[in-house]
Amino acid sequence: MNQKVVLITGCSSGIGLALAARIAKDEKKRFMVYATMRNLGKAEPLVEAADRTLGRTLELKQLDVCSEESIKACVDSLPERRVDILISNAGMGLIGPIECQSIDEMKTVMDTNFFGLVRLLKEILPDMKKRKKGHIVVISSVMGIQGILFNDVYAASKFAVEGFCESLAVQALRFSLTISLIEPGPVITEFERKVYEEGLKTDLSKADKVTADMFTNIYLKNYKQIFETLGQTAEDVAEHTHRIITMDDPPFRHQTNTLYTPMTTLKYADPNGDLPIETFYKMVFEHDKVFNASLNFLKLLRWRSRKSFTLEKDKST
Ligand SMILES: NC(=O)C1=CN([C@@H]2O[C@H](COP(=O)(O)OP(=O)(O)OC[C@H]3O[C@@H](n4cnc5c(N)ncnc54)[C@H](OP(=O)(O)O)[C@@H]3O)[C@@H](O)[C@H]2O)C=CC1
Ligand SMILES: CC1=C(/C=C/C(C)=C/C=C/C(C)=C/C=O)C(C)(C)CCC1
Repeated sequence: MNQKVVLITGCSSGIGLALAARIAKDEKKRFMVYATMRNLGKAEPLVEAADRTLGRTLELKQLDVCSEESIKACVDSLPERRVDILISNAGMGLIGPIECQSIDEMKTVMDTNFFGLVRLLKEILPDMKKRKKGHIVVISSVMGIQGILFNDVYAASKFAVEGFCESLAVQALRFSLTISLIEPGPVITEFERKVYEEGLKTDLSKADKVTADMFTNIYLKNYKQIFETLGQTAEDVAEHTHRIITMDDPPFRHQTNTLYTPMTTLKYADPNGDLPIETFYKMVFEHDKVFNASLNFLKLLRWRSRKSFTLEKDKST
C-alpha cells in the first residue's frame, strides 16, 4: 500500500493530538502518521486517543521545534527521511500589555511559532524539492491575518508565519509543492487555559491604570465568553485539516470557523485598514451591551461560501 508519510509537531495536546488521531484513523488508511512532541512523557492522552492505530498507522517521535538537533534526529529516523505531508502545529500564546512582558518571553513566542516552522522547513524542504512532491500544512490562526487586542506579539508571530509562507508558496509551485495555511479562530484547548491562567498572573504594576483596567475588566472578563460563544473543538479543526490534506487541489488559505469569518472579511473590505480597527473598537469599548450583541450578530452573519466547504454539523446552526 502506498501510504503518505505525515509528520505532525506538538501532538501532546489540543489540535496536534486531535490531528494525529484523526489522520491515523483515516477510513482508507492512506497515511502513516509520525506524531511528534517535545516531551514523550506527555504521550498518554495521545496513546489513549490513538487507540488501535498505535504501531500501525501511528508512531510517536520526539521533536522540539526550538532545537535543530532534535528536528534532524527525528527526520533522520524516518524511512528514507521521507515526509510527504508536514503539519507544523506546535505553538504557544501570550496575552497582556507589552509593558508587562519581557523581551525574553516575547522571543520564546517568536522562536516557537515562527522560527520553529523555519527550522522544520530548512530540514524538510530540500528533500521535498528533490522529490518534487510534498504538502506543507501550517496551523496558523485568524491572528495571522488580523491582530487582536492584547495579542500583539502572538499575532506578530502568526503574521510572520503567513508572510513567510506566502513568499515561499511561489517558489514551492515551481517544484510542484503545495503550502496550506489553516486559520482557526478560538479553539478550546490547553492553549486557551494556559493563556488565560498566565494572563491572570500578569504583573500589571508596569501598566498605567487605563491599560491595566482594559486588560482585566474588558479582555480577561470576556475571554471565557468569547471562547464559549465562538470556540471550536480541536476535533473540528482536525476534521477541516484532514479534508485539506485529502483534496486534489488544496487552497493556500483555509479558515475553519464560519462564525469568525465576517470579522476577518472586514480587513479586505477597506484598503485603508480602518474598518476592522474601528469595528473592534466599537465592539469592545462603546457599550457593554454592544459586546454581547456583537457576538450574537456574528452568529447571524455566519459566512457560508458555496465554494469552500463547511462541516455537516455547522450547517444546522
Ligand atoms: N487554541 C486556539 O485558540 C488556537 C490555536 N492555534 C494554533 O494551534 C496550534 C496548536 O495549539 P493548541 O492545540 O490550541 O494548543 P495546546 O497548548 O493544546 O498545544 C500546543 C502544542 O505545541 C507544543 N509545543 C510548544 N512548544 C513546543 C516546542 N518547542 N516543540 C514542540 N512542541 C511544542 C505543546 O507541547 P507541550 O505540551 O510540551 O507544551 C503542545 O503539544 C498552535 O500553533 C496555535 O498557535 C490557532 C488558532 C487558535
Ligand atoms: C470576538 C471578539 C474579540 C476577540 C477575539 C478573540 C479573543 C479571538 C481569539 C483568537 C485566538 C485565540 C486565536 C488563536 O490563534 C475582540 C477582538 C475582543 C473584539 C470583539 C469580538
